Amino acid sequence: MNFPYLTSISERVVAPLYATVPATIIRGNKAESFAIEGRNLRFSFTTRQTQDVPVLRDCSIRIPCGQFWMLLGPNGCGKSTLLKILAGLLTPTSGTVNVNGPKSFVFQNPDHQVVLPTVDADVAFGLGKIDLTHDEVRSRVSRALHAVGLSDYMKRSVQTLSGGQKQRVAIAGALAEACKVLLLDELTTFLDESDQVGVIKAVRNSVDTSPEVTALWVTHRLEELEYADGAIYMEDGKVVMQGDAASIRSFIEARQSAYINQINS
Ligand SMILES: Nc1ncnc2c1ncn2[C@@H]1O[C@H](COP(=O)(O)OP(=O)(O)OP(=O)(O)O)[C@@H](O)[C@H]1O
Repeated sequence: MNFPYLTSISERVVAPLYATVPATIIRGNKAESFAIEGRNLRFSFTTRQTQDVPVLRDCSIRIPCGQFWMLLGPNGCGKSTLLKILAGLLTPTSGTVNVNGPKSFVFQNPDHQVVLPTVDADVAFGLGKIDLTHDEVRSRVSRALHAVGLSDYMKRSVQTLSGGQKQRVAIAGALAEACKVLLLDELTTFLDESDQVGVIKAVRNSVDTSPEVTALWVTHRLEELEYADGAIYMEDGKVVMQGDAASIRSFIEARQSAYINQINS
């Protein structure tokens, strides 16, 4: 494996974002750790007429370490804004964010994720800024590609990959850099069904095989909840419910049927 780009490029699109504040809650005798905590988050966009348009209205969320959670809600309810605040890409108007460990934000468009010509070079890209031996780089790349099910693609040209495979390469890049928190913004939007399943299984496997990795996945697709440990449902800039994935799914389905009944009556 050659990594000619390791020393020549210092930034990648999928950059790890560092902010480490441990969050531990004691419940009875058991300590429960949260990888992601947002408390009383508010956020407004300012229009050209300098009017504040509220997007998040007092959102609080907690995601336990080592789990795969999803964030759902109608278009425009504020899911991506909340994710970007957790990533540190936007600053909340008020409220606090604690993310326990290095984090990485993966964007929706697969073509914005990969920057180098081959899969192994791309996954190794972010490691250029860390002082690692060639063997350590090779080992990290190999483990990360294994976690996302792309071990056989190491030498492939990224141009020959499907959208979902590119997303998986981006996730492998984050894992290779030892990111502990993956923030994933509607990755399956542009993908066909089999590619969607490939990406979601890659995230599930990354969490299952690395207990210290936590993932938060924004989606519109209720069927994806079957892969999640827990979920958060938002409406109109507020968290309406958070809990186990099956309960959230039932809650959203009930809400959708009530809405359909209402417009049919
Ligand atoms: N740069 C911006 N300037 C002004 N308003 C914005 C900006 N970005 C987002 N918004 C508005 O903020 C609200 C929330 O947007 P956001 O993208 O967070 O919602 P979302 O739930 O992720 O939506 P979707 O599911 O459609 O992607 C929307 O009303 C959107 O129009």
